[in-house]
Amino acid sequence: MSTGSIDGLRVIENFITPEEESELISEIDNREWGGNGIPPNPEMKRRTQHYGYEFSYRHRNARYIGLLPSMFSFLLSRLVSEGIVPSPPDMCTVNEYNLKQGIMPHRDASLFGPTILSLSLLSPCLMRFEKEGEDEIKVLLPIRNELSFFEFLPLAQRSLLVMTNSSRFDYKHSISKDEIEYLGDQKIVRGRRVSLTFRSLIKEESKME
Ligand SMILES: O=C(O)CCC(=O)C(=O)O
Ligand SMILES: [Fe+2]
Repeated sequence: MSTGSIDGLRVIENFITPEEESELISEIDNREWGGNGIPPNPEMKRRTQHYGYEFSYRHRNARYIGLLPSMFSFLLSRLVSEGIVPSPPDMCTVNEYNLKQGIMPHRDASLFGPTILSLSLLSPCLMRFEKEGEDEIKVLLPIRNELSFFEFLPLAQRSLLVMTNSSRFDYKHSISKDEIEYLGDQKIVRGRRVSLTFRSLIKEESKME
């Protein structure tokens, strides 16, 4: 497990086995992808799948679409049995990043609960964290030992990112479009990456049944 200096942020490596990863990918690739011209987020360049609740990035709201499918059951049990969350998340967003695709700096919407989880499949990447409204404050990068506005966290293939507390509420996170990135001596080469972001909805009024 690796933790940076940001409160509430950690990565659990090898959260799933290579066999479980292959099984998840084949199940996901057998299902319909949205995004890239297809509702509920036709404006998005990357492809997505929504389970539990369908989230509109433009309208910042969620619509119930059913229970999470059984392909995620073993993950939900593991998240609870390992004490990562007290109860199973009720939604999952699958994001696909092909080469030259990333995600802009953002904080996850406040209608999602206090813990955001993201499982990285097929490829590693670097996630960048920046504190909102504190552009002037530089942080000391633990690995590079240099001052930067940003902190970077490597997300290994098959690792689980856990964002709570300050990392979830005070920081924006993003992923670059770069095919090759460096963190100190570590070279991170990106291939097709699929991530499973598990969250729970908290605000009843945001649920449009
Ligand atoms: O791809 C990831 O790991 C992160 C996705 C993300 O930040 C989001 O969907 O809000
Ligand atoms: Fe996010």
